[in-house]
Amino acid sequence: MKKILIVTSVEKELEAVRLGLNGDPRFHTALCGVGPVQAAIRTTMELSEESGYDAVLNLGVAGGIPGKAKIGEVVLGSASVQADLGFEQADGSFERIETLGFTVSKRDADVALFRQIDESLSMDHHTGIIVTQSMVTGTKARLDETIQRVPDVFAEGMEGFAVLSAAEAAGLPSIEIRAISNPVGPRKRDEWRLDDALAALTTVAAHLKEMT
Ligand SMILES: O=C(O)c1cccc(C(=O)CC[C@H]2O[C@@H](n3cnc4c(=O)[nH]cnc43)[C@H](O)[C@@H]2O)c1
Repeated sequence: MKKILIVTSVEKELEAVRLGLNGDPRFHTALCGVGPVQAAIRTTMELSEESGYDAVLNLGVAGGIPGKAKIGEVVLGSASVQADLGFEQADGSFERIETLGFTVSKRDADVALFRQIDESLSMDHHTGIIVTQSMVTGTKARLDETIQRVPDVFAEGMEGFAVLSAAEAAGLPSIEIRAISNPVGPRKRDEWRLDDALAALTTVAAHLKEMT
């Protein structure tokens, strides 16, 4: 791969990634903003303004599902799922958007890209589903809802599905990689460990340089 776009939601994530990449010219970095709408628009704009990309990566910090991914750990996304894209039935149950046939709420990571990065990441990491939500989970009830909707979920972010959708529209392989900054569940802002997650992101980026 000669030209890879890495997008992150905020500046501090971008700085952490750039530190690890150490100027490797194959990687181009850009901000996509916070939340799925910003991320879809800004990734699409980047891909239309600059040509020649071979792949798109969404890197960032994320909430870890308790018992699956702890603070400072890394999750390589096998798929990114917009967990709140669907409709609620009168009995309170949730149906994914696919039921109506309008669109999809799950994007699988590109198989070849997943394999290549999985091999390059010579550090402990999880592989599994990362959900995208428009709202950071703040209650145990919402965490339980997410696990019920997506039983194999490992982490929660706010941009992955949008970035993978923009890449799909451009015909490019893509994947999401997240470092855990906080547990998903009852909101306790003082339990967020952004520095641990940002350090893990730097390590991830350093390993990405081993991609061929
Ligand atoms: O304030 C700081 O120093 C700082 C440094 C790095 C990142 C941030 C963010 O606020 C990142 C926002 C970004 O994080 C993702 N995220 C993190 N935890 C969760 C979560 O539990 N549920 C959903 N998203 C989460 C998300 O992708 C945001 O875009 C601040």
